Amino acid sequence: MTGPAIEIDGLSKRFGDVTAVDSVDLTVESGEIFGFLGPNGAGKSTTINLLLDFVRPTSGSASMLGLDVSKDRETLHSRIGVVPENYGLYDRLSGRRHVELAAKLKDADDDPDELLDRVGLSQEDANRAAGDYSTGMSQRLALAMALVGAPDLLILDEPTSGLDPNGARELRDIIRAENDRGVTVFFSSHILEQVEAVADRVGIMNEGELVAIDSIGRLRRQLDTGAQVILDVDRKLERNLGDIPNVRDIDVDDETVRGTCVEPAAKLRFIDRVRELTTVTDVRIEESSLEDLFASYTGEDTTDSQTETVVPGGVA
Ligand SMILES: Nc1ncnc2c1ncn2[C@@H]1O[C@H](COP(=O)(O)OP(=O)(O)OP(=O)(O)O)[C@@H](O)[C@H]1O
Repeated sequence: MTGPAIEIDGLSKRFGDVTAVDSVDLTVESGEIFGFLGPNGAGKSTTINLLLDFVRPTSGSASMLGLDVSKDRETLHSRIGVVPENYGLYDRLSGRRHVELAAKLKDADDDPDELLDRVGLSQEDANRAAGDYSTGMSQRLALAMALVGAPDLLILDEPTSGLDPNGARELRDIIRAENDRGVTVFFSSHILEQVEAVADRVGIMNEGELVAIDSIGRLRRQLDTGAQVILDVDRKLERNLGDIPNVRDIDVDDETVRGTCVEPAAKLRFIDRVRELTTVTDVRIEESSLEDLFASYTGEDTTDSQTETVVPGGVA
């Protein structure tokens, strides 16, 4: 497929006084894995509901696979796969029966067992009632149902919510494998690591507005957050390092020297300067994480969800 998979043009949706989506313009190219990020209430689900024509826009328009989301709804829905935020499963029906029903609805002739296998559900799982499934198994089943009819585009609303890190990683691997088969993937999340690990590009929503859109690498560079370089040293520096171009927030203690380097060459200058004054025994470089980026765009404090990331200085 060529041409954009999703094109959103000046899309807005107001619910009474609340502007859930505010003049959003966005293009997702075919073949991309696009991460749609934002804190709770940012407008992600409303945007997805507009794309699926579940709600009508106050203004603006959107198309997917070259088809208008409202005018060509039926055709479009037969060519896309969707895992909505609150998908419902039938407790008493087996996994296989779910996929069979999805195939019937889409008039597709997929082999349910092949799809279940692709999402990592065994024959045994397929025979069990969905009411006995764990969250991870339910998410996989919902994805298998979305894969019915070999969609060109997958739209996933919070596909990893409720999963433990292992489950989320496995689901990401499945998403990546489907993308390798040529499927464009658009998925929303407020779990930043999920997106960072798999997305080619991200869009960040905040209070209805799309406040950033780019690759994670470029967003980092735009924000000028830099990388923290941590040098283990065998003795404390006796002299001041002085000014090093594009290195800031230098911090020296008995065992380490740290500095935030805002461009690649600054890392080498920093290391060279320290080596003139002492012996460097180890070097670690910590890039700013998507958490930092997210915080700077949404004004959110993400420290609770941070695990091992060092926040470089200068991030708002
Ligand atoms: N049907 C509705 N009626 C009134 N307000 C709504 C409706 N749907 C969404 N909103 C409001 O629109 C805003 C955006 O909500 P939305 O669900 O799109 O955000 P979200 O980014 O998907 O959040 P979450 O991650 O919590 O699902 C919120 O303020 C929400 O309360």
